[in-house]
Amino acid sequence: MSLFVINRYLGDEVESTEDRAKALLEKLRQQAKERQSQLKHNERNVKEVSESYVEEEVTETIETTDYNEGSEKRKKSKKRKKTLDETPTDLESHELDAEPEEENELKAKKTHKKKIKKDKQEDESIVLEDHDVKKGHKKKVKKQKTEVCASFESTQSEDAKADRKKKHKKHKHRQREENSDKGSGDSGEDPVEANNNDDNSDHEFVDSSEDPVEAQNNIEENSDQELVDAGEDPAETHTDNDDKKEIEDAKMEQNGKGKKNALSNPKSLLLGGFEAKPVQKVLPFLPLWLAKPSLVQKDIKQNLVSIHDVPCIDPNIKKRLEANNVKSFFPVQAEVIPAILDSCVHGFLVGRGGYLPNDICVSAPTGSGKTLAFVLPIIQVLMTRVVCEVRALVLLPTKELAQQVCKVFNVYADGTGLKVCLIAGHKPFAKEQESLVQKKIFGFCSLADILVCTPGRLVDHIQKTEGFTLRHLRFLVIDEADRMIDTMSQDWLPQVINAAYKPSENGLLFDRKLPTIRTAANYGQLQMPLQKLLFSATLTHNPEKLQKLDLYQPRLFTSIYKQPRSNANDSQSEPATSENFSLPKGLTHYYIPCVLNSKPLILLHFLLTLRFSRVLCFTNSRESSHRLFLLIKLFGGIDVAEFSSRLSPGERKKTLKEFEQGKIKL
Ligand SMILES: Nc1ncnc2c1ncn2[C@@H]1O[C@H](COP(=O)(O)OP(=O)(O)OP(=O)(O)O)[C@@H](O)[C@H]1O
Repeated sequence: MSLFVINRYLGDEVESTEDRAKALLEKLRQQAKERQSQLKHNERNVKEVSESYVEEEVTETIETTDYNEGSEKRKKSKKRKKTLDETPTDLESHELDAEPEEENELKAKKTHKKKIKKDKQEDESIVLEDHDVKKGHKKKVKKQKTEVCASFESTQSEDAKADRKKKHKKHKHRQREENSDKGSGDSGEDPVEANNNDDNSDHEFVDSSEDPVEAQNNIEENSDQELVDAGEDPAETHTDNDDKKEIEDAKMEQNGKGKKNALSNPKSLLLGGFEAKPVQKVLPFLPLWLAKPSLVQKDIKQNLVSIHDVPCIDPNIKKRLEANNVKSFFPVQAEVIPAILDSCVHGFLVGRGGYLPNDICVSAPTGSGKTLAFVLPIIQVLMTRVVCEVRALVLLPTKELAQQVCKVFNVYADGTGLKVCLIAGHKPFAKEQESLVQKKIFGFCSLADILVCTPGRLVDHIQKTEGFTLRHLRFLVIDEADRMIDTMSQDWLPQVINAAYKPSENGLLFDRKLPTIRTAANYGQLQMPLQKLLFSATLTHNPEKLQKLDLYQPRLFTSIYKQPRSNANDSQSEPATSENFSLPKGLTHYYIPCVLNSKPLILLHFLLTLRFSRVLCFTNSRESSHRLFLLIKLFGGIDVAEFSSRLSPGERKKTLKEFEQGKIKL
């Protein structure tokens, strides 16, 4: 059955192809016919042009017949003359016959004489006319011969020009007919004048040039221009356009000369002629707090400050520091910890002297000890609190960083009674809710003093966790601030700020209001301030980005600045450090430019030859990290593990542990 269907189908297909072939053949035949007819048409045109010679001869014969007609006229006039000569004899005989009517006869004689005079004048004019007509015709014949010669040459080269010649001929014929009409004197004009008109028409045609060949060229040019306008001959448009350009250039030159003349002429006023002035370079303008920061020493090892030398550190904190083998502060810690504590002199409920504390920004390289710089003052300030409320919120971009910071908080909060809570999606949402708030008879109470979280998870809790509040928030820490600013499009900051300044349902006395301009009216209203603390390895100096953070009178601590070069040796010792970035001491930076394809091989080469014990290799995406992991695992012969969001939190934890233990080298 299926075979039958296929056969039928094939048969139809064959028929259809035959039909198509026939149709194609017919088409081709039609096209060939059309081409033949076109060729015939062209040949006819050529014939017509060649026949034009014959036509010219015919016109000449016609013109000679005209001349013959003129001679006939002359004969007629002669006859008339003869009759006139004969008439006086008749009159004389009439006088003899009728003498009494003498007066009437005299009048008749006079009128006859007048008629004779008129006829004579007419005869003379006819003779002159014949002479002029002869001259005019000779000129015409000459012109036509030259024109036709030119047209014949051009028709051999181009068919398009033949059409133009046709038009030209028609025009000529029309003129000739008009002239012949005029020459015949049907309109009753003076024949001499008519002849003059004929000459004028020739002049018009020749366009005031005496040479008829030139006139022909002029006509051709004009007709070419018409064709160009109609878009018939694109090849010729090019030359015409070039001519136009030349004309325009010439005009421009003329205008330029005109302008120069105008400028040279002190009397002439040139409007809009402004003198070119050098544009002043616009220098970037930074706000004062960015332009003049508090400088922090870069060198960690040489600028250590003993923990006992830093004022206002709580003895309990010092003990904990010593217990963790920290005997001195790094430069950043020595500068920033006192600054944060200073803003909390009167406790965390009110700012110093009732004023709002400055927000603090810290820009120091990786490993400079930034974490302790905010952990220690926060714990010291909050350790005296009575009621457990969320008073410190630390935001980090990733779960791992949040876990790391939470770990440090737990170390130094131990024994103070402060509760530290991690909200980073490491636990199910419900479990996180349980660790945040507890429902009691009088309402919800907080289970955390310090919250370490990622922004996404925090926003979820602000929106969904009942009883979770940030109304008592005193410190908002934004670690890895640069990366956090990049995630500002998620609008986590406005949600945190709204939650912090949300009025209580009971209308409490200590409800906070967003900071505004200080006035006498609002001066007395004491309220707990919300202080922002920003930490970053490379804090942006882009005011537009920093504007998003809505900082209040910020203070910047930075170890990233341009050091004055005392001598040539100093300049040689730190060539790799750029003006915007600084590396911590002991860290060496290598830069290897290479082809993209050879990157994994070069990495493997360094791993094998330099024999590093533990290596962290960062890639720009989880896909490329997976690719690199597979490549090194297969060909490298190194203990390697993948660490990215492709893996579950449990797997990642296990990998980190193995890395710490030295089981994984890369
Ligand atoms: N005063 C100190 N004395 C000894 N070790 C310290 C001191 N402060 C910090 N450290 C140790 O230095 C290491 C780096 O510190 P930390 O993680 O705070 O640096 P960081 O500037 O926060 O780095 P990153 O920018 O990567 O977060 C940590 O292992 C920390 O325990």
